[in-house]
Amino acid sequence: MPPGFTAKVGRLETFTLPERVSGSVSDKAIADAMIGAWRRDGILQIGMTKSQQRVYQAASATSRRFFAQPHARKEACVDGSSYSGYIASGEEITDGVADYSEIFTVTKDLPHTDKRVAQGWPCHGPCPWLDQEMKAVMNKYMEDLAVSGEKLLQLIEMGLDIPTGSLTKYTADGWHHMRVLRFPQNNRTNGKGKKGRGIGSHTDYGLLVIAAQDSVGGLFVRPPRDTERFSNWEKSSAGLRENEAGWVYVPPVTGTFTVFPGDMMQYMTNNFLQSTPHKVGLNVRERFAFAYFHEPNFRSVIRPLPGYNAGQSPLEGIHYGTHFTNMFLRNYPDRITTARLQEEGRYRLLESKELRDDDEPL
Ligand SMILES: O=C(O)CCC(=O)C(=O)O
Ligand SMILES: [Fe+2]
Repeated sequence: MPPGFTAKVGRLETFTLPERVSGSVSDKAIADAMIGAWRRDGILQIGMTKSQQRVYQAASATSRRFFAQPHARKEACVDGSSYSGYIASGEEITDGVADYSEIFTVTKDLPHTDKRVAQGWPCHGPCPWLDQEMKAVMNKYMEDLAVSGEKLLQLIEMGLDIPTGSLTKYTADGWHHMRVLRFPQNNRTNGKGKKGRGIGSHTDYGLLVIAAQDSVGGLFVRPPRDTERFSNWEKSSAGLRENEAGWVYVPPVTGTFTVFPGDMMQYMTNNFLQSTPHKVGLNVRERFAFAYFHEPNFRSVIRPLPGYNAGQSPLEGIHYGTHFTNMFLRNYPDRITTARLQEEGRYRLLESKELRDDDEPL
C-alpha cells in the first residue's frame, strides 16, 4: 500500500466472463453475483483470458515506451479539437488540486474530414498518437475491452432483470475512451500537487470502468453506503471524503481487470448500482495503469431503466455528451481544447437536435 495511507485491504470477488452471454442459467448466476459484489464492495475483478493477457502486456510495453519519451515529444501529442493526447504531471485538476498522474487520453479517433469534427462537435477530433505502433496497440487493447464491456452490460441486464438491450441500446458507436497512466515515485514529483496524492477522489462518467494496474499498487475505492450519496452529474463528487476513513485498498492481482460502475449507471439504476468513488496514492516506485471507460453514444439521452424509475433527477434524462464535455471542461480548464471550444462558442451545439438521440426508453 502507498505510504501514508490507512485503509482496509480489499479482497475482491473474481469472475470469469462467458465466451458469449446467452441467457443461460449459469450466466444468470454470474450476473446476480456480480450485482451483489458491486453493491457490497463497489468493485470486482474479472480474469483476463490468455489472449487478453497478451494484448494487455503489449499495451503496457507501449505505455512505458510512450512515457519514456523526452518531454517535448510527449507534449507535442495534443489536439485542439479533441481531449485526446498528453496531459503532463500537474496539469489535470481534481477538486482544485493538481494530480501527479501523467496521462495519455484516447477518445474516438476521428479525422478532421469527419462530418462531426468538421461541424465542430465538442470533444470530437483526432487522437495525436506518438506513432503508428502506439495507435495499433492501444486500439487493439480498447477493441478487446469493448467486447468485455458489452458482455458485462448484457450480464448486468440479466442481473437487474431488465429487458435485453435496455443498456446495450446506448452503446452503438459508444463514446468509449481510455486513460493510459503513469504515476511518479512519491519522492520524485514536480511539486505542483499534494504530497503523496496521485489522483484525488472522484467518480467516472459513463457506464463502466475497466481498469488494469501493474504490480506497484496505488488504487483505493470507497464501497457504496446508504448514508453517502454522490451525484456527480449534478454536483461534483471530486475530492469528496478524500481524507476520511472508509477507503479500501485494491491490491494488484496479475491477470485481472477491475470493474466498477460509472455515473450513468448510477443514474439509470436510481442508485442501485452506484458510481464508485476512487482515488490513487503515490507509491515508493513509479506505477503504470490503464482506465478504460465503456460509455454510451455521445448523442445518447440516458433515461432511468425499466423498474428503476423513481423520478430521479433530472427528470428529462441526461445527455451523455454534455456530461462528458462538462467533466473535461472542469478537469482541463487551461487546455487548448477548452479554450477553443469556448472561444468558438461550440458548447451550445450540445443542445442541437443533431447531437441528441432522444428515443424513449424500451
Ligand atoms: O490508476 C488507477 O488505477 C485508476 C486511475 C483513474 O481512476 C482514472 O484514470 O480515472
Ligand atoms: Fe477514475
